[in-house]
Amino acid sequence: MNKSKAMFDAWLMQGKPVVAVIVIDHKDNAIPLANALKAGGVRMVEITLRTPAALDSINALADQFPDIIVGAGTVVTPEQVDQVAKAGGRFIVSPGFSAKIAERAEQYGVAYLPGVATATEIMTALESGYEFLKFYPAAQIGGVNMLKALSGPFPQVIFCPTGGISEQDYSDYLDLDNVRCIGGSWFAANHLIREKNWDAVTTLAARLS
Ligand SMILES: O=C(O)C(=O)C[C@H](O)[C@H](O)COP(=O)(O)O
Repeated sequence: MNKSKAMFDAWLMQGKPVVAVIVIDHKDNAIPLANALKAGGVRMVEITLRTPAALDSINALADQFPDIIVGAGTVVTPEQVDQVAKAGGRFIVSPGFSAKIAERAEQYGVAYLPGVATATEIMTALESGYEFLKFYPAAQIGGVNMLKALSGPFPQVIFCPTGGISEQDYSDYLDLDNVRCIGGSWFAANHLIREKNWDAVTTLAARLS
């Protein structure tokens, strides 16, 4: 068993059971965004490596927000783990599971949240010692009913469902015994960041239970 689950557990105890999934176009938006999320009680921020501004944004938050836990999403190669660790990211999230990424993350002491969508993928992640898993893309692969079904054969697995979750249904996920947190983008949507609508980010984040 690796330390990732314990690390995420400790971080999630510091704030709401949510991970803000961010697509950021300009690093200058990282600081006001983090302030807005913090004001709304969100502490875990996953900046997806989908834009060139992602690594600089991770670096800025790691430097200036000791009480924000910043990590990277969309990590699909071990080389990206090197970049994230160098930028000061404390966790990485993948859409799927990769033993090579897991190994690299363990070398750096960076927590890893791998994605799974099927029973076989869950078994592969378990074989590498990962019991806290991203359930992705949650809405599209069966949502709450699928998570209930998976609790039978995998009682030890705890999930962070992500993908297609909204303000209307996030609490249905959080009500499940095998869900620790949810990942979502609606409260820090790319258009809100582009419009610099920080008040909206704080208002939407503050509404999360
Ligand atoms: O590419 C990755 O590794 C990701 O992190 C994917 C994100 O988790 C989802 O794109 C978030 O989905 P929405 O909440 O529907 O916006």
